[in-house]
Amino acid sequence: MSKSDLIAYAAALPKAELHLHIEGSLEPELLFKLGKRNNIDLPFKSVDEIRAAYEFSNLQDFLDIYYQGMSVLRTEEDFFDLTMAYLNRARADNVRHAEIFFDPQGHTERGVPFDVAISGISTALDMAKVQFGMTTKLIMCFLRHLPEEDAFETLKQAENWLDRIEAVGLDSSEVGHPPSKFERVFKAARERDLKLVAHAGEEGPPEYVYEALDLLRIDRLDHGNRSLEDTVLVERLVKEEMTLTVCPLSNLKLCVVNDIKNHPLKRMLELGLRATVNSDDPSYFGGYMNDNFKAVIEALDLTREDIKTLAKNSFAGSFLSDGEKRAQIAAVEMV
Ligand SMILES: Nc1ncnc2[nH]cnc12
Ligand SMILES: [Zn+2]
Repeated sequence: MSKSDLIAYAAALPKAELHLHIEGSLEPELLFKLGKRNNIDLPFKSVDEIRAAYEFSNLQDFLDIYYQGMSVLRTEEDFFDLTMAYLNRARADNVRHAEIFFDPQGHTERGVPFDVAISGISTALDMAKVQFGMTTKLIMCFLRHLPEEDAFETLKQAENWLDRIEAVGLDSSEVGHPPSKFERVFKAARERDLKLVAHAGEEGPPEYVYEALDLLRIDRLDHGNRSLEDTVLVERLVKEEMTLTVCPLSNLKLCVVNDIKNHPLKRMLELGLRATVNSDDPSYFGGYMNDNFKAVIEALDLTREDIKTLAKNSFAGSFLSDGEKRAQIAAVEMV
């Protein structure tokens, strides 16, 4: 099969997206529109100027701009518009199921109530189910650069919304903020029957992945790239069938890899890891789901079987029920 046939095959497959920050899907055009609607002064004069600022040499460079960008999100309608725009875009890439992160502390810190953010997002998720049959789950992330007490406060604010929240996650600046800092709040989330995920091994060392497994007791690992530095850890992740939500274009933009040709995705599959492909913050990193597949197909020696495995892994690693997983995986096999 030629590369272009493989790209078309990947595009046509039903897929799940398991690593997507809704605030990272804020396109410059919508950012401007919401800035105007809310009378917020922006340091950028044009969409081109914003896009030109999207050059990062590490995670923190990106996070500084990401938190600045989300300042235009103020009302329930803003969160609804943001979420609806992502869901429509994902649908065009044959994403049939999405498990979406949001960063409530990025909003409550600015005086936007928790309920405003989650109401707007939830209404859009409900509408996508009714309008085009897309299933979704919501994952509430704690910002790891903030103290654990703030995460506890966020969990408290979420109390009335627990039927809408599938899991808690851990994101933001990784190095210097190990998973162990959040052991107690993850335990509290587990006691509320929430699933658990965490970013680990994006910039942080393999020790952070061990902490996420042993102390946070995660159900799924976000990124996990640096696990490959430790063969014992890799063996464990394979044995435990841990899903890794890998984000190729994000890894390139944030210099986790120096060239997409050196991306470890193929190696992860060869090692037997349950890797998946995801877009992370598509507006900032240059692409949605199918752009990520295209980038790795062009750069790596992925076979048709590899691509099928990635799509099946995305459903197997999701928080759908066993029956829903089986149905989606059967749909992958039929393409
Ligand atoms: N890739 C990423 N890593 C850590 N925190 C994030 N927040 C949004 N995107 C992130
Ligand atoms: Zn992420």
